[in-house]
Amino acid sequence: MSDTADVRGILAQYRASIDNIDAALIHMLAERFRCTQAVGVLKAAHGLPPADPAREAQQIERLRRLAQEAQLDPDFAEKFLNFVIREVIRHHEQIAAGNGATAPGAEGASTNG
Ligand SMILES: O=C(O)C(=O)C[C@]1(C(=O)O)C=C[C@@H](O)C=C1
Repeated sequence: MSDTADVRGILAQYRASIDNIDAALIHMLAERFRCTQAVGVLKAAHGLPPADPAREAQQIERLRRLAQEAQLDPDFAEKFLNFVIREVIRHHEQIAAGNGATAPGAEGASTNG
């Protein structure tokens, strides 16, 4: 087999793993947003604020530590968590305003937490 064919085979194997990991990430994010959807409904029903900065500070500290242990850039981990949480808070605000999706997928192409 030529060098080029070897390289293409190795690349295809890596890409198969990348595709599996990306699929797992999507499924995990979907489960997370399903859970935060319920949290948003609970918070709105009891007049709790959408954001909880103290909780976020704990999550960031924990995820930065986990990232370090896993040899992942802690700044990236923090940015990623903040990105997800900002979206969750946006959904919480929509729920509190009475415009929240009540069923997974009810927001169409958007996430549903
Ligand atoms: O734990 C909560 O209170 C949530 O609403 C969930 C969550 C999160 O996505 O992890 C989102 C918003 C809060 O500011 C903190 C955490």
